[in-house]
Amino acid sequence: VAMAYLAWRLAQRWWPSSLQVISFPVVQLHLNRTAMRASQKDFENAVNQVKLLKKDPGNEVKLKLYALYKQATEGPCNMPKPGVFDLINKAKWDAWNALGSLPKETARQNYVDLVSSLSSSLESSSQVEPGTDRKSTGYETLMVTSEDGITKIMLNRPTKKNALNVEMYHEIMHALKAASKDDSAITVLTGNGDYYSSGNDLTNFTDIPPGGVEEKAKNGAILLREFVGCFIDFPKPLIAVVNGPAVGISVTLLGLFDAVYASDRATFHTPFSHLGQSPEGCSSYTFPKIMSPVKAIEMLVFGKKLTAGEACAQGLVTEVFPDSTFQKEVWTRLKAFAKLPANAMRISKEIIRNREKEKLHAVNAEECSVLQGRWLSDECMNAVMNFLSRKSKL
Ligand SMILES: CCCC/C=C/CC(=O)SCCNC(=O)CCNC(=O)[C@H](O)C(C)(C)COP(=O)(O)OP(=O)(O)OC[C@H]1O[C@@H](n2cnc3c(N)ncnc32)[C@H](O)[C@@H]1OP(=O)(O)O
Repeated sequence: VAMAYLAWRLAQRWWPSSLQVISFPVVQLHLNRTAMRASQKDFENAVNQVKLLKKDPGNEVKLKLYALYKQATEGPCNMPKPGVFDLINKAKWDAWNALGSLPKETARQNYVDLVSSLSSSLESSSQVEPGTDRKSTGYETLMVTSEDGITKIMLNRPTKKNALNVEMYHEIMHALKAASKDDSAITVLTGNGDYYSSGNDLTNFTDIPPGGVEEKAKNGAILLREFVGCFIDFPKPLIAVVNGPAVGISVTLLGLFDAVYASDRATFHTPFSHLGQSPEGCSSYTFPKIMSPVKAIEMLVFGKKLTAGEACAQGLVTEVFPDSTFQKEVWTRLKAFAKLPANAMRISKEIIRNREKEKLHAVNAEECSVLQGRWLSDECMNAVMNFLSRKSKL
């Protein structure tokens, strides 16, 4: 009974705002529409359009989209049926399987129709948000702007406290690679809303692939290694503007930044033991070096949450500002930095950081391998279940 309850709660968390979207208009599927045939191009446009939807269309519609997409691209469902407790994949499988032998072309047309009705009934985010420039388009989870010699990468899931979902990991890597090549002098990472970031999105654990939890853990470790590697290799000055509380991986990565400016509202929390997990982001190496082994253990093993002042005293934060003047003071300073000769800054960073790079990559690989094992542990699974079933928070 307990397992079924947890699985049910897990399912409730799938596309977590499900409970808020029940009142969305029910979208009509024109399954028999034959008058117009959607081209492959129309279909691709519709797939892109879905990514631009600003509001969550609800689980029912997302299941239909999923099923039609699979039918249109792969044909009838011939995957093995997921296990009874794998509710998320089972719901997806059921939706796809229900389409039976619907021809690919009809599925494609129905997908295009569905997206078109969604786009008119739900607000689309294709409009650029005020205060962002052209370069911010194309990201779902970030706002990326580039002006005054500064590329700003803003984590943009404020209603989820900027938790890093899989898409955000990929988008940050993409944004960092683009920033390393653009003509900006420095790059800044910050958060939208009251949090800098609440760390790894714990719902990442719920989408189990056909290969099961082992495959999930393996994929997670590969993603994490590549993600952290982008920070190790980033060639320009990389600055964190920590606008509010930071948790988990958003804290550990700070050891790889070149400057960390924090609001006095920010806190720094790495509750890995509470979550049955272990340190990542090279923090098992950088934190003891930055703050001494015993202070690092307080944070990384015992989960001590530091205030911004304490993090500054430990050397993790460069400087703390009152929240009321934080943005103004920090951005004035960053604009001045960005006027310094860009090549000189890059070369100086290189000479300071390069001799550590090989070591950092080795540490990263080891941390990911250890974490892969941790994700399969009962300790970790129970902690994630407890959060997802709303039994616990940090
Ligand atoms: C593949 C690479 C893996 C790398 C591994 C990294 C390890 C880590 O990063 S460990 C850290 C993981 N993070 C957490 O454990 C934080 C969990 N969140 C919380 O404890 C609380 O949400 C909070 C203390 C951060 C904030 O509490 P508050 O009461 O202010 O707000 P909430 O109502 O809880 O949050 C609003 C909304 O956001 C969702 N949310 C927040 N953080 C996460 C998260 N990390 N993962 C998933 N969802 C998160 C929260 O559930 C709420 O959603 P709903 O409005 O839909 O209920």
